[in-house]
Amino acid sequence: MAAAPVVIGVDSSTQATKAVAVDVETGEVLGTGRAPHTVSAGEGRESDPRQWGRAFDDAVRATGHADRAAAVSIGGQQHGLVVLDAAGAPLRPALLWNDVRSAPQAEALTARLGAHSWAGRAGSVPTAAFTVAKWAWLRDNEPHTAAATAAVRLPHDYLTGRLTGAGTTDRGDASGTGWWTPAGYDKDLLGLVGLDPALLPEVVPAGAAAGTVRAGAALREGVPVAAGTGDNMAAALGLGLRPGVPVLSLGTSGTVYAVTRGRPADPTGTVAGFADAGEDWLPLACTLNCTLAVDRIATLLGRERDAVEAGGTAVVLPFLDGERTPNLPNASGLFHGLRHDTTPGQLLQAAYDGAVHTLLVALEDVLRQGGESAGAGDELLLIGGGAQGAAWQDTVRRLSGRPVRVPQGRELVALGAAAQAAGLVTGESPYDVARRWGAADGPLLEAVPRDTEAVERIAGTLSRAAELMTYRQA
Ligand SMILES: Nc1ncnc2c1ncn2[C@@H]1O[C@H](COP(=O)(O)OP(=O)(O)O)[C@@H](O)[C@H]1O
Ligand SMILES: O=C(CO)[C@@H](O)[C@H](O)COP(=O)(O)O
Repeated sequence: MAAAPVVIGVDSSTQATKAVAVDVETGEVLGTGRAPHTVSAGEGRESDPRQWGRAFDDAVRATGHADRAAAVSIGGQQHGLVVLDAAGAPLRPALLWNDVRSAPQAEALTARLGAHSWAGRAGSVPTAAFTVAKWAWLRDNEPHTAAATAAVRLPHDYLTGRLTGAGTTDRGDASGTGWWTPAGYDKDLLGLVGLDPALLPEVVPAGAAAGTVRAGAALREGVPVAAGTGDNMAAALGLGLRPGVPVLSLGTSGTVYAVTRGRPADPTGTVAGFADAGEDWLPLACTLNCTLAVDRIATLLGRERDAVEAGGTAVVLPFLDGERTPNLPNASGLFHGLRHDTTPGQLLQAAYDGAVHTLLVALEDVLRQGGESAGAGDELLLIGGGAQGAAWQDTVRRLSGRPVRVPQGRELVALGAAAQAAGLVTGESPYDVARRWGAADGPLLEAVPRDTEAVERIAGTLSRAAELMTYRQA
């Protein structure tokens, strides 16, 4: 009997590349691979796309199935600006989604067109994360590099192009640029930042192939390459997410989102109106400070990450990298409400609370934006590396008051990409493939009463700290 086809899905995220080799029939993960990335520290956040390429090759080979994969697809961290020369080589390191140096450009762009116009046209009001603000930053700060740019790509576009030799993207990741609309690239928005549309990749329709693997890659020549997408869109796909079901993802970024049939357009800028990797939408709110920030505070306190203690009056706003939700790019971390009897474990718990609180507040807006209704008691899917941590799980339950399901599927971004690849092999829709694989199934943690006292304490500190949170400490 012939062996079932195997596909490879890849997650090129901020900290690492993760690859999975998956049995197309059963969804069983047959092999995994991982290779780290380097992210610059200091004022900006940059990574070398060539390192992503090497990490891709290493992670894919480490699955042990590179030589028999029937198709491949790549999900990648959203928004990052990759600029290439005419030969396809990066002109400089990529400016990443969490690089807040582009905050003044985002502010100026918003002021020029107005938040309502941005939300109506691009689906989102640009923050520092959006590619449009990064391109504007590059033009302002490195005009020679901007002038020498022959192609503008997102991280997953760059890696897909490295495999196929073609310039392609998909609607999901393109919707995080700030210059994409359902009708195509918006020439007026591109005009605002002086970007020639000829430098942009072709948007491959959902379910279609971006091309085939060319000679010399880590996979066999001629293997079909799916469109790929942004990492959040890929995770939604990996879950086979149904409209209106809320997801909270705890990784380098914290995100909350839902698939919706209606197109979101939030003029407050809290919710980004992304497209999903199918034909629907993915309203999403994203924080810059999630697992890395809380792990850092645990280290500062000299505690294991799960060594939390309940009680006390402390509030921690863990905005170590500035913050995006709420939009406070100049913010820094804040400890408030300490007393003589405050313990290190309570401070660590307060850091978890601070990170989760902003995501849960934004969740209400996410659901409202897409016109879907999930009742306050409806379950929340908890994913990302942090979802495996007891302290994260307990915090989300206590501050949301919702039942929380922890899907059994690991590496859901890579799995979603694998579902796209499998769709090319079987002809199914990638969402149908993922539902068949059942990655969203998993234990349901019952609801506990919502800790409204903690919620009010954090909200009170956040609103009263407004001045400190807009002040940039040198
Ligand atoms: N068992 C665990 N408990 C708590 N946190 C965890 C655990 N395992 C991983 N993490 C956290 O998950 C993060 C990585 O999550 P992941 O979703 O893989 O990141 P990314 O967003 O970069 O893809 C790490 O920063 C780490 O803090
Ligand atoms: O900017 C966003 C979403 O808008 C982030 O979610 C990035 O897509 C990075 O993701 P991770 O590295 O945390 O997976």
